[in-house]
Amino acid sequence: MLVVDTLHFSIDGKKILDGISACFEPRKIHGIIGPNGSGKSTLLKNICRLWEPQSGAIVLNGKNLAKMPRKELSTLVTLVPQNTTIGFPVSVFDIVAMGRNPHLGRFEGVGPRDREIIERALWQTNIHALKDRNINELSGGEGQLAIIARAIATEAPLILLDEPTSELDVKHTLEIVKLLCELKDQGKTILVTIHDLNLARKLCDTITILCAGKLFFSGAPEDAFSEENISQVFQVRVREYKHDGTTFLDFRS
Ligand SMILES: Nc1ncnc2c1ncn2[C@@H]1O[C@H](COP(=O)(O)OP(=O)(O)OP(=O)(O)O)[C@@H](O)[C@H]1O
Repeated sequence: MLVVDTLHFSIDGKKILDGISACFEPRKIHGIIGPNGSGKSTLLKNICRLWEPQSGAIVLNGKNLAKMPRKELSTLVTLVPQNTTIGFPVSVFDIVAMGRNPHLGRFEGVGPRDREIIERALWQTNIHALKDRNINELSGGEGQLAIIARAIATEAPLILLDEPTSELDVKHTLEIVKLLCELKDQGKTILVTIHDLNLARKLCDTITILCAGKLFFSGAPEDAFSEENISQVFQVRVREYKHDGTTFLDFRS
């Protein structure tokens, strides 16, 4: 269980997260939604301690993450950032291999077990054929899969993804949706920020809505996308309709 308890985070005195509290059950896909600038990425960066909160606690399975050595933390939580750019030429294999760093000693290289895990992550993300290619020469979708493979290679039980499908075509989006469902079935807990509300409605087991740095809603997708919630948070109207057993959201201004 991941518990976020009264989290406050500011940058240069500007409040970005204002007393966020929420619980995220294990082995589920938790969607984080909200308007631009509402604090979704900041929440993920606080959970993996890329940024340190000013107050509040983040507790994973009873352990306060703030008190944990960084190396241990990296074996438990991994972030797939938004639009990763790698500023130097490096192969896809070596990028995925970086996922093993938290498990290695100071000057230790990857061993046979690490290689096995890296290979498995490459197969699972369907990019094994690209393993010797330069990461900077891949398409956006392929590159995103490589960064997800790196996250898988950490073997962390908690995976945070910041808008993993925002720049992807429909085929790559579906590939990532399938992958996230597979990871959940393998026991991972997933927190994912998503702008596509139809995708969030379909994919996620729970929805957390942020609005201007505050928690607006956290609960079941069936309750999250009510007319009242959506009009208050996004200032648009929404209508839910069902087709072939799937619920769709139709937005109007
Ligand atoms: N490095 C930074 N320095 C100063 N302010 C920042 C920084 N990063 C984010 N912010 C501010 O924090 C607020 C929340 O940003 P955040 O990126 O968390 O929002 P978001 O909900 O993920 O937005 P989006 O949907 O547009 O990605 C915004 O007002 C943003 O301008």
